[in-house]
Amino acid sequence: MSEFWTSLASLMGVWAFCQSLLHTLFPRELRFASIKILQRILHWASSYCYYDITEIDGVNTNELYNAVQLYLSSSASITANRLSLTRGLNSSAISLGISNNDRLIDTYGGIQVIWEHVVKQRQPQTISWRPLPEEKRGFTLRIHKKNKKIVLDSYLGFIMERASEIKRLNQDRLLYTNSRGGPLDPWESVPFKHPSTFDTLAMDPCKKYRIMSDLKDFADGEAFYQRTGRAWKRGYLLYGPPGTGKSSMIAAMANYLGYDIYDLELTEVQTNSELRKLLMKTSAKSIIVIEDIDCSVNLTNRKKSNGNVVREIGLDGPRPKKMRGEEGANTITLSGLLNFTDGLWSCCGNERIFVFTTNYVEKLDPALLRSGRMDMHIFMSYCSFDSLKILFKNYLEYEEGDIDEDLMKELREVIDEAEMTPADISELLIKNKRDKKKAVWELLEALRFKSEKKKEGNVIQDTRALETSPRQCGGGDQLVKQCQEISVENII
Ligand SMILES: Nc1ncnc2c1ncn2[C@@H]1O[C@H](COP(=O)(O)OP(=O)(O)OP(=O)(O)O)[C@@H](O)[C@H]1O
Ligand SMILES: [Mg+2]
Repeated sequence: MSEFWTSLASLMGVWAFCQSLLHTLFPRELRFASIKILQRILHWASSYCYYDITEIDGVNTNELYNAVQLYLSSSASITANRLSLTRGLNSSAISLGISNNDRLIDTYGGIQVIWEHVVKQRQPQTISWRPLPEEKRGFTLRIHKKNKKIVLDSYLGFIMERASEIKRLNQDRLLYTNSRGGPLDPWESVPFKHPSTFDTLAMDPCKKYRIMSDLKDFADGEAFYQRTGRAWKRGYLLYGPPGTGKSSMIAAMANYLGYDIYDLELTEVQTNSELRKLLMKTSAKSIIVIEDIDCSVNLTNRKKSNGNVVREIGLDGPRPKKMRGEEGANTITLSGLLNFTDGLWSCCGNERIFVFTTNYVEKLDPALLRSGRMDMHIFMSYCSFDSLKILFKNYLEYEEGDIDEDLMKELREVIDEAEMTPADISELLIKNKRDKKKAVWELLEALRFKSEKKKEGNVIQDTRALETSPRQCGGGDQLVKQCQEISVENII
């Protein structure tokens, strides 16, 4: 044992001697220089190259650093064991990130890259006009030299795109209105927190499926719109009696796509140019809504003059007629509205959806409804049996099979004839939500009563309801198949 200690002591002595010799022969500067040269030789010989993305680029914040951080937050959740959690300003979502001096492997187009989050203590500052954070943060990207081109050409661009998408999705949705905005900023916004989703929306499952796939195709359709030379926008007309879920559908669309909503109050707009300015101030990935379009503007005042159709939209009764395309003071014309949805200005921003709602579709000018302006006409009908099942699930937490079969049969028999809106049925179910059985029985009574009244002719027929018989669909894959088989038409 003593031999061991003796040899260890002599080894340490040799080490101390070598160190002092090194210090005497190579001064500090020379040592650093030789380490650097050694590093360069190693880098040159290595098959990898490294990119440093520092948080602060000179005096400015490096946007790429923030983008990488956001981008990695989406893949970090799957691969890393240790994560840092943050919650951004104006966001209710918690995002994940790689911890300090940790590594993460990412794959892009079949190539593997390694990200390292490098955090060092910053040297104490002497005098600086801008205080810098105490820590010096940055990402180091390690890639194979042969993949340099693909990384520089597309990977970094892909990261920037994904990061802005994540940022948008993490932020709360906004609901804009023009009724309170000033001349400088015509839109005023509030956070949009409507809970309506396609799951809670009571409507024919086939219709719902078709609308959802149409929206998805639209949102993923950048290449298609580019290839076909069409402006990246889509129009939906929602029509049907009050309380059938038109506004709820708009909220569900916004929640589904993660878009902001611009609720355009047409009665607040004085001229076509004001309308155009409002359009220019809307952002991409948004839904521009004009609710009750038949009430906001009067589209019925038309007359033929010298063979030209003269259309005029008055806000408070008939105004002097103007030729189509002509613009007058304090009035919006139909052509102004058409230009808004379909003209050159309509494509001043990308990925926008126009939604018009009305209770009286027959009052609208055909020019407003033609394809290309309103690509899809969606009839929001009275509550059907399929819709009722969704309402039972929403309000009573009843699944299929929870209700007695005979009772369901009776409900199915009366529901179409009773013509009750989902809004009316929801109210009835909410009223009795503590006593679920009572809720169903009371609903059946109400439906029977309404259908009897209708048979007796005591209820005035609602001429607005352009009813299509509710389609009975199955669920899951069967539903998808059935819906795909329905011929493609734009009126559903
Ligand atoms: N299809 C539906 N699915 C689920 N809930 C609905 C549906 N239709 C109506 N409701 C309920 O009724 C309420 C009113 O519905 P909503 O405002 O969407 O109707 P609307 O068609 O826009 O009516 P209006 O024509 O009067 O504007 C909603 O808050 C919602 O709770
Ligand atoms: Mg509404």
